[in-house]
Amino acid sequence: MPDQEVLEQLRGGLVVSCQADLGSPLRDPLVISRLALAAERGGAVGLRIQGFDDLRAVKAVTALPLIGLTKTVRDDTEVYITPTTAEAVELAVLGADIVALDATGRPRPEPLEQMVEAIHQAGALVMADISTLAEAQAAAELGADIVSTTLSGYTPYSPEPTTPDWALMQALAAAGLPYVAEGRINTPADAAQALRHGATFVVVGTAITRPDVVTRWFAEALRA
Ligand SMILES: CC(=O)N[C@H](C=O)[C@@H](O)[C@H](O)[C@H](O)COP(=O)(O)O
Repeated sequence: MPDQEVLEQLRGGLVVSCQADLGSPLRDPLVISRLALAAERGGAVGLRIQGFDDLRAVKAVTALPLIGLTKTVRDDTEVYITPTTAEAVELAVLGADIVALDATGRPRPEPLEQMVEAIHQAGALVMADISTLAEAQAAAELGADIVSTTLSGYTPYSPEPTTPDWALMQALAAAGLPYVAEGRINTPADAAQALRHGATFVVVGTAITRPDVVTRWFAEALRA
């Protein structure tokens, strides 16, 4: 079983997700590594990084703890965050301290239990990206080291809020499940609120590293 120490390093802090979507002008490992350094300079205690090339590039410039994932769109499943064991193990081999994967209840290409075991054997911890309390409980039972509210609003059966999913955070805290607050945390006040709700740490992506999306928030406000 890998050391849980990295969770202590992240406790109470901000993890910045540095990802560029398909078509984004920022989709370049060098650019992502610079975003990561900017996040570190601003006080991030960890980084969430998508894809092998970006992970390699970021690992080369920082010693911060890294959460690795892949986003792989497949024909046979809706699950796209690190859908297979091979991808998960490669992320660990490339230096991800924590591997994030889809742990929703949707049909998946490979059993979650098998993936958790393989990631642990490869020396990394498992972050289970979930959308409901039941999914969080199932992932914890299968050995996930931490769950994250990442996929709330992104499964057909979870609410589609425009805010962070405070209700899910409250339910996780009440169930005594250690969790990460992630998804639509778009202001410093929301991030602080998430910690007050009991989150172990907070992940912010879009509001910090997707300037195209943030620009759209402003541009649309001017047109409203
Ligand atoms: C649903 C999904 O695929 N989420 C992804 C997971 O890695 C990322 O696109 C998000 O940016 C990340 O979860 C952080 O959330 P936000 O960008 O809202 O701060």
